[in-house]
Amino acid sequence: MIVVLMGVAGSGKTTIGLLLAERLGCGFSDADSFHPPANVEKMRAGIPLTDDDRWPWLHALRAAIEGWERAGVDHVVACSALKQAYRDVLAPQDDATFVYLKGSAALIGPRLAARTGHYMNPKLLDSQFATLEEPDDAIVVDIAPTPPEIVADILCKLGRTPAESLSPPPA
Ligand SMILES: Nc1ncnc2c1ncn2[C@@H]1O[C@H](COP(=O)(O)OP(=O)(O)OP(=O)(O)O)[C@@H](O)[C@H]1O
Ligand SMILES: O=C(O)[C@H](O)[C@@H](O)[C@H](O)[C@H](O)CO
Repeated sequence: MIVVLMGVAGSGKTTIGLLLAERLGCGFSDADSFHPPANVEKMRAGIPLTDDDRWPWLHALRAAIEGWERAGVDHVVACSALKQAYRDVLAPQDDATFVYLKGSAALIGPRLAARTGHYMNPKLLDSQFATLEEPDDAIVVDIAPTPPEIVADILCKLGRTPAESLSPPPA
Protein backbone atom coordinates (compact mmCIF):
# COMPACT_ATOMS: atom_id res chain seq x y z
CA MET A 1 0.00 0.00 0.00
CA ILE A 2 1.28 3.43 -0.98
CA VAL A 3 -0.31 6.25 1.03
CA VAL A 4 0.06 9.81 -0.26
CA LEU A 5 -0.69 12.50 2.30
CA MET A 6 -1.75 15.54 0.31
CA GLY A 7 -2.76 19.11 1.05
CA VAL A 8 -1.50 22.67 0.99
CA ALA A 9 1.77 23.75 2.57
CA GLY A 10 1.47 23.64 6.34
CA SER A 11 -1.44 21.18 6.40
CA GLY A 12 0.72 18.74 8.37
CA LYS A 13 1.91 16.29 5.71
CA THR A 14 5.36 15.82 7.24
CA THR A 15 4.18 15.78 10.86
CA ILE A 16 1.35 13.34 10.22
CA GLY A 17 3.29 11.30 7.65
CA LEU A 18 6.16 10.53 10.02
CA LEU A 19 3.75 9.43 12.73
CA LEU A 20 1.60 7.39 10.34
CA ALA A 21 4.62 5.57 8.90
CA GLU A 22 5.77 4.77 12.43
CA ARG A 23 2.34 3.34 13.28
CA LEU A 24 2.26 1.32 10.04
CA GLY A 25 5.86 0.20 10.51
CA CYS A 26 6.83 1.34 7.02
CA GLY A 27 9.05 3.92 5.34
CA PHE A 28 8.29 7.62 4.90
CA SER A 29 9.41 10.03 2.19
CA ASP A 30 8.81 13.75 1.86
CA ALA A 31 8.28 15.19 -1.63
CA ASP A 32 9.96 18.34 -0.33
CA SER A 33 13.28 16.53 -0.68
CA PHE A 34 12.59 15.69 -4.37
CA HIS A 35 12.46 19.35 -5.46
CA PRO A 36 15.35 20.60 -7.60
CA PRO A 37 17.24 23.54 -6.03
CA ALA A 38 15.60 26.02 -8.45
CA ASN A 39 12.14 25.11 -7.13
CA VAL A 40 13.28 25.46 -3.54
CA GLU A 41 14.71 28.90 -4.26
CA LYS A 42 11.48 30.04 -5.90
CA MET A 43 9.45 28.95 -2.89
CA ARG A 44 11.90 30.55 -0.50
CA ALA A 45 11.53 33.80 -2.46
CA GLY A 46 7.73 33.59 -2.26
CA ILE A 47 7.24 32.81 -5.97
CA PRO A 48 4.59 30.13 -6.64
CA LEU A 49 5.69 27.11 -8.66
CA THR A 50 4.18 26.65 -12.12
CA ASP A 51 3.01 23.39 -13.68
CA ASP A 52 6.27 23.27 -15.63
CA ASP A 53 8.21 23.56 -12.38
CA ARG A 54 6.20 20.73 -10.91
CA TRP A 55 6.11 18.09 -13.71
CA PRO A 56 9.75 16.85 -13.38
CA TRP A 57 9.38 16.80 -9.60
CA LEU A 58 6.16 14.76 -9.81
CA HIS A 59 7.70 12.33 -12.31
CA ALA A 60 10.70 11.81 -10.02
CA LEU A 61 8.31 11.01 -7.21
CA ARG A 62 6.36 8.63 -9.46
CA ALA A 63 9.60 6.77 -10.22
CA ALA A 64 10.19 6.40 -6.49
CA ILE A 65 6.63 5.09 -5.99
CA GLU A 66 7.23 2.49 -8.71
CA GLY A 67 10.37 1.42 -6.86
CA TRP A 68 8.45 0.85 -3.62
CA GLU A 69 5.78 -1.04 -5.55
CA ARG A 70 8.40 -3.26 -7.21
CA ALA A 71 9.93 -3.92 -3.80
CA GLY A 72 6.49 -4.85 -2.48
CA VAL A 73 6.75 -2.55 0.51
CA ASP A 74 4.24 -0.20 2.11
CA HIS A 75 5.29 3.45 2.04
CA VAL A 76 3.94 6.79 3.21
CA VAL A 77 4.64 9.83 1.03
CA ALA A 78 4.02 13.48 1.88
CA CYS A 79 3.26 15.46 -1.28
CA SER A 80 1.06 18.52 -1.77
CA ALA A 81 -0.42 16.99 -5.00
CA LEU A 82 -2.66 20.01 -5.31
CA LYS A 83 -4.24 19.30 -8.71
CA GLN A 84 -5.97 16.22 -10.08
CA ALA A 85 -3.48 16.16 -12.98
CA TYR A 86 -0.63 15.95 -10.45
CA ARG A 87 -2.33 13.07 -8.66
CA ASP A 88 -2.74 11.33 -12.03
CA VAL A 89 1.04 11.51 -12.54
CA LEU A 90 1.68 10.09 -9.07
CA ALA A 91 -0.83 7.22 -9.40
CA PRO A 92 -1.79 6.69 -13.05
CA GLN A 93 -3.56 3.41 -12.29
CA ASP A 94 -5.06 4.59 -9.01
CA ASP A 95 -2.25 2.60 -7.41
CA ALA A 96 -1.95 4.84 -4.38
CA THR A 97 -4.32 5.84 -1.59
CA PHE A 98 -4.62 9.61 -1.26
CA VAL A 99 -5.35 11.06 2.16
CA TYR A 100 -6.34 14.72 2.00
CA LEU A 101 -5.37 16.77 5.05
CA LYS A 102 -8.16 19.31 5.05
CA GLY A 103 -8.12 22.60 6.88
CA SER A 104 -8.83 26.28 6.38
CA ALA A 105 -6.37 29.06 5.68
CA ALA A 106 -7.38 30.52 9.05
CA LEU A 107 -6.17 27.34 10.77
CA ILE A 108 -3.05 26.71 8.67
CA GLY A 109 -1.79 30.31 8.34
CA PRO A 110 -0.71 30.66 11.99
CA ARG A 111 0.86 27.17 11.98
CA LEU A 112 2.94 28.07 8.92
CA ALA A 113 3.88 31.44 10.38
CA ALA A 114 5.06 29.79 13.61
CA ARG A 115 7.12 27.10 11.81
CA THR A 116 10.86 27.71 11.70
CA GLY A 117 13.68 26.20 9.68
CA HIS A 118 11.68 25.52 6.52
CA TYR A 119 12.20 27.08 3.10
CA MET A 120 8.52 27.48 2.30
CA ASN A 121 7.53 31.15 2.40
CA PRO A 122 4.27 31.45 4.42
CA LYS A 123 3.01 34.12 2.03
CA LEU A 124 2.55 31.37 -0.58
CA LEU A 125 -0.41 29.93 1.35
CA ASP A 126 -2.98 31.91 -0.69
CA SER A 127 -1.54 30.60 -3.96
CA GLN A 128 -1.55 27.06 -2.55
CA PHE A 129 -5.30 27.36 -1.90
CA ALA A 130 -5.85 28.97 -5.32
CA THR A 131 -4.13 26.01 -6.99
CA LEU A 132 -5.79 23.34 -4.85
CA GLU A 133 -8.37 21.12 -6.52
CA GLU A 134 -9.93 19.19 -3.69
CA PRO A 135 -10.01 15.45 -4.50
CA ASP A 136 -13.37 13.72 -4.75
CA ASP A 137 -12.00 10.20 -4.32
CA ALA A 138 -9.59 10.58 -1.40
CA ILE A 139 -9.83 9.81 2.28
CA VAL A 140 -10.48 13.18 3.91
CA VAL A 141 -9.30 14.04 7.42
CA ASP A 142 -9.84 17.16 9.48
CA ILE A 143 -6.53 18.66 10.60
CA ALA A 144 -7.89 20.61 13.58
CA PRO A 145 -7.21 17.82 16.14
CA THR A 146 -3.80 16.82 17.50
CA PRO A 147 -1.43 14.78 15.30
CA PRO A 148 -2.02 11.49 17.21
CA GLU A 149 -5.79 11.96 16.84
CA ILE A 150 -5.42 12.65 13.11
CA VAL A 151 -3.29 9.53 12.67
CA ALA A 152 -5.85 7.44 14.55
CA ASP A 153 -8.54 8.81 12.21
CA ILE A 154 -6.45 7.90 9.14
CA LEU A 155 -5.70 4.38 10.42
CA CYS A 156 -9.40 3.84 11.05
CA LYS A 157 -10.35 5.09 7.56
CA LEU A 158 -7.63 2.88 6.04
CA GLY A 159 -9.13 -0.09 7.88
CA ARG A 160 -5.98 -0.48 9.99
CA THR A 161 -6.32 0.01 13.71
CA PRO A 162 -3.18 1.08 15.58
CA ALA A 163 -3.32 -2.14 17.62
CA GLU A 164 -3.44 -4.32 14.49
CA SER A 165 -0.62 -2.53 12.80
CA LEU A 166 1.61 -2.77 15.85
CA SER A 167 0.95 -6.41 16.66
CA PRO A 168 3.66 -8.92 15.66
CA PRO A 169 2.87 -11.38 12.85
CA PRO A 170 1.37 -14.70 14.01
CA ALA A 171 3.99 -17.33 14.93
N1 LIG B 1 -2.48 18.77 13.95
C1 LIG B 1 -1.62 19.76 14.23
N2 LIG B 1 -1.82 20.57 15.29
C2 LIG B 1 -0.98 21.58 15.57
N3 LIG B 1 0.11 21.88 14.84
C3 LIG B 1 0.37 21.11 13.77
C4 LIG B 1 -0.48 20.02 13.41
N4 LIG B 1 0.03 19.45 12.29
C5 LIG B 1 1.13 20.15 11.98
N5 LIG B 1 1.34 21.14 12.85
C6 LIG B 1 2.43 22.13 12.81
O1 LIG B 1 2.17 22.93 11.66
C7 LIG B 1 3.39 23.20 10.97
C8 LIG B 1 3.28 22.66 9.55
O2 LIG B 1 3.27 21.25 9.60
P1 LIG B 1 4.11 20.39 8.55
O3 LIG B 1 5.47 20.97 8.38
O4 LIG B 1 3.99 18.97 8.96
O5 LIG B 1 3.23 20.68 7.23
P2 LIG B 1 3.52 20.25 5.74
O6 LIG B 1 2.18 20.02 5.10
O7 LIG B 1 4.48 19.12 5.68
O8 LIG B 1 4.17 21.55 5.13
P3 LIG B 1 4.99 21.73 3.76
O9 LIG B 1 4.09 21.32 2.66
O10 LIG B 1 5.30 23.20 3.72
O11 LIG B 1 6.21 20.87 3.86
C9 LIG B 1 4.51 22.55 11.77
O12 LIG B 1 5.14 23.53 12.57
C10 LIG B 1 3.80 21.50 12.62
O13 LIG B 1 4.44 21.27 13.84
O1 LIG C 1 3.33 22.10 -5.18
C1 LIG C 1 3.90 22.94 -4.51
O2 LIG C 1 3.65 24.14 -4.52
C2 LIG C 1 4.99 22.47 -3.60
O3 LIG C 1 5.01 21.10 -3.51
C3 LIG C 1 4.82 22.95 -2.22
O4 LIG C 1 3.56 22.59 -1.73
C4 LIG C 1 5.98 22.46 -1.38
O5 LIG C 1 6.63 21.33 -1.88
C5 LIG C 1 5.71 22.17 0.00
O6 LIG C 1 4.41 21.76 0.28
C6 LIG C 1 6.21 23.32 0.76
O7 LIG C 1 6.93 22.91 1.77
